[in-house]
Amino acid sequence: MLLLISPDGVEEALDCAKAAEHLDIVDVKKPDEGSLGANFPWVIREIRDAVPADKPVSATVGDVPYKPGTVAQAALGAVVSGATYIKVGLYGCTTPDQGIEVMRAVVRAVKDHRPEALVVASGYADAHRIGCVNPLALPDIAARSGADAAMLDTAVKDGTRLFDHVPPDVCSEFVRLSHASGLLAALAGSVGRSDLGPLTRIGTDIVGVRGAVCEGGDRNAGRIQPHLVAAFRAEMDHQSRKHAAGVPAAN
Ligand SMILES: O=C[C@H](O)COP(=O)(O)O
Repeated sequence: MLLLISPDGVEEALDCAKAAEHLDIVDVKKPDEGSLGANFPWVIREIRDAVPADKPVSATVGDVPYKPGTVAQAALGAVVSGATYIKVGLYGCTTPDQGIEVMRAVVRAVKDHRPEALVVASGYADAHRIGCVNPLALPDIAARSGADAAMLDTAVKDGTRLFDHVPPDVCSEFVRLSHASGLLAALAGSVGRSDLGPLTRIGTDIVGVRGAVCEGGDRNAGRIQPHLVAAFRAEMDHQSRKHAAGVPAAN
């Protein structure tokens, strides 16, 4: 399982760089503009320059409206600025067809510029609170639009977690559907260390985290702490060893 960490700007990205050996992807976002809030192109560029070259940089394009042209242009901005994972939060899409239309436009814009970039179609575990597409529709939206990964995050950051809205057995189905379509499955949403056992067992490819590696567990007021990134990775490694050894869930 890969660890994706979301700093809110260049200073925090430098803290991520200090913990670079413990993480896999640096994800540029602007949390004060939403769960998948988009940051400025120059911030993506500065962060790309600040983190080790072997660490891919991801960028969120926003909690986007159902406006394929607008979103495609924003996605191109992210890839031109140096991101190689492009994450789109389908906040304003109320049907799978709308999600596919937006994602097809994004995939074309991104891959015309950089064919090897990975496009991530993200939905929300708490979709019922905002009226967007159902979490289990994401793998099909991603597959039918030519994206590379399906993701879930939480839209409302009020302390509720991924598993509060989409329990582990449904997340497992999300992963199964993603893999059946040849996609990576990414999961996030106030994920804590105690969630890593189930996330490992269901075969999650990427876990996205912010709050759990911020001071005081506070994704807004706290700042990313390199020692918390290291501790989070240590628990991931522990869970992965347990899983490989076939240790039952309760131990
Ligand atoms: O993509 C990952 C998100 O930034 C997760 O943030 P969170 O762990 O604070 O919910």
